Amino acid sequence: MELLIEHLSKTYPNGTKALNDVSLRIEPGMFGLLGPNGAGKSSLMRTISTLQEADSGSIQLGDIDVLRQPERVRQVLGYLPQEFGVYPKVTAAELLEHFAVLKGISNKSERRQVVDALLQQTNLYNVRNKNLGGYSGGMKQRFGIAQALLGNPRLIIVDEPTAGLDPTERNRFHNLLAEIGEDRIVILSTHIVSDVSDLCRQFAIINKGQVLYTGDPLRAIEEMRGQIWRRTIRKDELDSYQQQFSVISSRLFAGQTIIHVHSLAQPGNGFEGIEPTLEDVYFARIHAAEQVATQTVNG
Ligand SMILES: Nc1ncnc2c1ncn2[C@@H]1O[C@H](COP(=O)(O)OP(=O)(O)OP(=O)(O)O)[C@@H](O)[C@H]1O
Repeated sequence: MELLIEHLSKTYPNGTKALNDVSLRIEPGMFGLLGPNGAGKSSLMRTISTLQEADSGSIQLGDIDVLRQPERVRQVLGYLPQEFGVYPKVTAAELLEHFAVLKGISNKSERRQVVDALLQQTNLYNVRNKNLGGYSGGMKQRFGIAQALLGNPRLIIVDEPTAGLDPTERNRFHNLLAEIGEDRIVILSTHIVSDVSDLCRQFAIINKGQVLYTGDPLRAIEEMRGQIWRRTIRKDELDSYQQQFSVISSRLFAGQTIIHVHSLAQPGNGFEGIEPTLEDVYFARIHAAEQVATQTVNG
C-alpha cells in the first residue's frame, strides 16, 4: 500500500496559504516530514487524517480515495496529534480500553488481550494502573502511540512527537517508532532534524506550504558533499558574513561563533570543507528557497 499525494493545496479563510501544490509519494516504512514551525506540516497531517478538507488536489491510499472516502481511511489510520490530551484521573489501562471500545473491538476478552499487548509493546504495562496525570511526557507519548496502534492501522501519523522529551525518553520513543514502522506507513512530522536522520529512510522538506525536497536522507547528504564549509568567526562579524556568503547556519560553541556556508567552490580563506549532515541539507534547502523568495519580491 502506498500513499500518493498530488497537487494538494489549502488556503485558510484568513488568506494563509498553508499547502501550496504539495505532491509526495510515500511507501511503507518511516517517512519524515521536516519543516520549520508554520511550514504546513500539521495542515498536511490533518488533511491526510481526514480532519480537514483541502481546496484542491488528491490523496490516494492504496485503493482508498482519502478526500472522498474518509470513513474508509479512519478504519486503517492511527493518529497521534500534536496536542494529545489525556484525562488525568483515568489510568492508562482504563483509557486504552475505552479507546478500544470506540475503535469497535467489541469482544471483551479480545479487547483485554489487545490492550495488554499494546501496553506491553509501549513499555507501559508496569504502570498501566497509574493515573495518566502522573505520567511523564515520554510516557504520555508512548500512551499516544498505544492508542494510535489500536485496530492495527496500515497508516500511522505522528505529529511532532518528540518535542519536550528528554534524551532518554526520546531514544526510547525512537525505538518504538522504528519497531512499528517496519511493515506499514508511518509519517513522522517534526522540526527536529535528528528525528529524521535517526529513523527515516525517506523524507521531505516542507517550507511555507511547499515541498522543497523529497528523497532518501543519505542520498540528500551525498548530493551536498563538497558544498558545505565551516568557519569560526567573531559574533560581530556575522552580519557581514551573511551578506557575503550563503550562511546556512550559525551556532555558538565554547563562546565562539561557528558558521556553515553552502557554496559549490571554496568560499575563501579560513573556510574548511566538512562532511555535510542532514541538518546542513535542511538548512541549505530552506536558505535557497528563502533567497529565491527574496529575489522574486525585489524583482
Ligand atoms: N485554522 C487555521 N486558520 C488560519 N491559519 C492557520 C490555521 N491553521 C494553521 N494556520 C496557519 O497555516 C500555516 C501552516 O500551519 P501548520 O500548523 O500547518 O504548520 P506546522 O508546520 O505544523 O507548524 P507548527 O509546527 O507550528 O504546528 C501557519 O502559518 C499557520 O499559522
